[in-house]
Amino acid sequence: METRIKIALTKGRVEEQTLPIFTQAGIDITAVINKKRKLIFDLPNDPYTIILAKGPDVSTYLSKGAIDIGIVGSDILTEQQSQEYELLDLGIGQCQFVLASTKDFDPQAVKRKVIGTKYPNITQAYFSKRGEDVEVVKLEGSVELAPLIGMADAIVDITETGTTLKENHLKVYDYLQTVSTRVVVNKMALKQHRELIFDFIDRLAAQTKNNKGVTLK
Ligand SMILES: Nc1ncnc2c1ncn2[C@@H]1O[C@H](COP(=O)(O)OP(=O)(O)OP(=O)(O)O)[C@@H](O)[C@H]1O
Ligand SMILES: O=P(O)(O)OC[C@H]1O[C@H](OP(=O)(O)OP(=O)(O)O)[C@H](O)[C@@H]1O
Repeated sequence: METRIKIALTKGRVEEQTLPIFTQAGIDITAVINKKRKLIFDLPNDPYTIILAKGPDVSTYLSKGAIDIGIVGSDILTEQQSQEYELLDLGIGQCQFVLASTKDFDPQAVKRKVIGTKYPNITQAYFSKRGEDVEVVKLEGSVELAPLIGMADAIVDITETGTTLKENHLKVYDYLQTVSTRVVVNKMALKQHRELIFDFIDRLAAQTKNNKGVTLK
């Protein structure tokens, strides 16, 4: 039976920006582009199976060894404290983590701040580093609502163009870290399918701006 590597691709923004890179790399992903509700695709001309999943699940599948390669944002890898090998930064899905709130927010005035976020671990780590004890409230989306409806003093979220913050009259109070899309490999899979995996990484790396993969020791 033909050996295939299982590549989980994060649905949504990451998928939209990654598929053109696949095409440029000569990988036929017509079936993925024309998908309806299908989630798994055995590509016709390459030994790759593409699996479409939500970002946090891509990271979970990777850590459980259910897939060989994950294409996922560094926001999720950091949040989930992923231990897998990051082989390539695709240079897409670029955004930044910020601390934001309403314009009248005074960081010194609130004793124990309530912070709304989709990223509780990153938020806790940020405030711990500053020696500040905060209450972190986990939200699932539209995080910008939290300070507007009086549910949180501030938020930790990602921003790209700044449009969402601006349209909701929120201001950036600090920059935490930058985010981009990474290609991550399960350690066991790398032992089993080293050649196939490095060939795949090289094909993508040749199309990315910085044009280099990460060399393993
Ligand atoms: N505004 C943004 N600009 C650039 N990249 C972003 C932005 N928001 C998220 N990302 C990156 O894209 C990944 C997936 O984001 P996307 O918005 O497609 O999914 P999501 O946040 O889970 O939304 P949904 O729940 O609507 O699917 C994030 O993990 C992050 O790495
Ligand atoms: O700076 P901008 O370009 O406006 O992008 C920032 C927005 O994008 C993300 O939300 P997303 O669209 O993923 O929706 P969500 O709120 O449901 O997570 C993020 O959480 C911000 O809300």
